[in-house]
Amino acid sequence: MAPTVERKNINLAPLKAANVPIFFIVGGPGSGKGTQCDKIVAKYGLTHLSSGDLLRDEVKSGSPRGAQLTAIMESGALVPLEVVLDLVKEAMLKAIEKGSKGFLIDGYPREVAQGQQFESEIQEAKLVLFFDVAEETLVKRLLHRAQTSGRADDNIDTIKKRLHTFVTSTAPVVDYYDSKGKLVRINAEGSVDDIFAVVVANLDKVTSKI
Ligand SMILES: Nc1nc2c(ncn2[C@@H]2O[C@H](COP(=O)(O)OP(=O)(O)OP(=O)(O)O)[C@@H](O)[C@H]2O)c(=O)[nH]1
Ligand SMILES: O=c1ccn([C@@H]2O[C@H](COP(=O)(O)OP(=O)(O)O)[C@@H](O)[C@H]2O)c(=O)[nH]1
Ligand SMILES: [Mg+2]
Repeated sequence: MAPTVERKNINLAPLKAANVPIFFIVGGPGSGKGTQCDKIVAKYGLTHLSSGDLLRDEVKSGSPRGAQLTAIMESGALVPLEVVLDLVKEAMLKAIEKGSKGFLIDGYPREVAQGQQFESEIQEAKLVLFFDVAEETLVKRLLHRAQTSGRADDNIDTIKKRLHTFVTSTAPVVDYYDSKGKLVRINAEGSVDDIFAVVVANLDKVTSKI
């Protein structure tokens, strides 16, 4: 049975009142989400929140919850969605206090229920950018990244499990937002700059203000 998750009581009023645009960034492990988000931040000044980074920060903090998270992340499975949602909410509130103009939520949602819960508790996403990359390319990129990343999950066994989780849990997210007319599917096999040009063309279409 799944462990009971203690929810935090978080006051979302300032976040809802700000009503800034929110973009979800999805794609397989190593699809270049983090790389493209850095470029989007440089051009548009949005706040970049990587759900994986928030979880890794929680692990580093040495909290008891962090220890449980390590085990899940090293197995390539998904952390209970409420845990991630609370971490994302807290990070969003902090950024709003500092005057954030909008958010890139990277590596999120990982499962359809996670997206639905985010949108019902916080706000709807404006668009979902999906970086589409073949599995073979993902494995190559991650093994290359493993040489320098220091990430405990950048090893071939965990990479295979992360890919499996992506296909079974996250691929339905892509279909879900496609059916809502919010999905932007981007072939992300090319060069970083070519992919960014497609990202910019799509972001410019939805917002002239950011
Ligand atoms: N050839 C090529 N490599 C890329 C591209 N984008 C990212 N990479 C490389 O692929 C690896 C993974 O990129 P990340 O940006 O960390 O990917 P991610 O989607 O954030 O991965 P996770 O954090 O595992 O979800 C890195 O070593 C990047 O340098 C690209 O467009 N082309
Ligand atoms: O919303 C999320 C985001 C991440 N993770 C966990 O954190 C790990 C690393 O996530 P990240 O986005 O950094 O990397 P990816 O899996 O895309 O390579 C995943 O394998 C999951 O175990 C999760 O459970 N829920
Ligand atoms: Mg990343």
